[in-house]
Amino acid sequence: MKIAIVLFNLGGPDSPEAVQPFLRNLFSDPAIITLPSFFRLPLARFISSRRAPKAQAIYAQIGGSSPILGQTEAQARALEEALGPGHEWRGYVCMRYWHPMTEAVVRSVKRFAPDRIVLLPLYPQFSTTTTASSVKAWKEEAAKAKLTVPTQTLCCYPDENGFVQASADLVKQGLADAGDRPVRVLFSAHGLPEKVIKAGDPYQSQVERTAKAIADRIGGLDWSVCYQSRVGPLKWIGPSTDVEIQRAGSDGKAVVLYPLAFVSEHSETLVELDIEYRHLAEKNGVPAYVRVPTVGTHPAFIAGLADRVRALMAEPHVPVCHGARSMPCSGNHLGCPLIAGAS
Ligand SMILES: C=CC1=C(C)c2cc3[nH]c(cc4nc(cc5[nH]c(cc1n2)c(C)c5CCC(=O)O)C(CCC(=O)O)=C4C)c(C)c3C=C
Ligand SMILES: [Fe+2]
Ligand SMILES: [Fe+2]
Repeated sequence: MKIAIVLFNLGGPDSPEAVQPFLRNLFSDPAIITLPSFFRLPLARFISSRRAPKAQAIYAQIGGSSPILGQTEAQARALEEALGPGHEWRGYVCMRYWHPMTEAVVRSVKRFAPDRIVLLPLYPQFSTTTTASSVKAWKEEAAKAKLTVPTQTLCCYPDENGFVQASADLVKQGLADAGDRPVRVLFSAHGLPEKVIKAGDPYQSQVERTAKAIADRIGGLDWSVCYQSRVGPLKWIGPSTDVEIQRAGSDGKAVVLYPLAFVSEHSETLVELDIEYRHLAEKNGVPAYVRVPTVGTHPAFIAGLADRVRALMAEPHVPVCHGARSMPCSGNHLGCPLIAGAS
């Protein structure tokens, strides 16, 4: 069988000139700004032009562009390799706000003429702002292009064994790098406006599940969960990563920080965590600050994704929920209420 695996991620600008249109695409998404298009689209134009200089300065610190596409391509190739013989697997990277974007990827997948399609979010924890937004865009473009191939979707995998193992390996290396001193592990996730969680988004509870699974796998840790990357005037979920770094400083603890909701490197790891928060840690007397890398193509992570893809292919009609415990899931991810909520 020919099987297309579509790997969803957010995308990032590939040049300084791309920053503003990338931001405009992001703020035009009704999953990000929940207003009717009459208000949302002019607002997106306004916010993106106001934020562009600040965002360009962020990207300038990593050479003017985001490395997220190259990293996601490497994950697609590693996954094809891990899936091995038996079927003709082909991985397609599909970004939400910068190229390659949904319409073009739907066309490429159609040319491949697969027998089945698997939609695979590179977001371990489900959110309406990320996974559901990508799935909705896919369904719309696939319908327009009359791509009617049977399609299955993985909603989420917050405590998938390979993901947890890869994360635990990397955090253990971080602990070794911090040396022989009292340490607190900060599990830092991208934040969300509080109102998104209040509306039923399971992201925060899934982030907490990931953190607990990693902490349990390692054992004996002093750890806490915190949230980074806040933008805009709304109240976001907390505690914020900067406050937790300052608290570690006043407790005399070294910090080992693991970004548990990102699976690749980009501006929010390479600039926010590696430059801005390292500086904050130094200023607040944190004895050592170690930023743990994201899972990337760690073999255990890729093997875990391959297991999930194979499970979907082998048991297409058997209910298997891949993680949505805070919202009941029918398990057949075509009928998963988390995904259904996206259409
Ligand atoms: C778990 C992952 C992510 C969630 C949840 C998320 C929600 C979310 N993001 C914004 C605003 C911005 N995000 C930006 C970049 C960005 N965000 C994620 C991941 C999640 N976002 C990634 C992987 C990236 C890509 C970074 C890169 O490639 O460099 C940006 C642009 C950067 C900047 O200007 O700071 C914005 C803006 C909101 C508003 C939101 C939920 C409502
Ligand atoms: Fe974001
Ligand atoms: Fe599900």
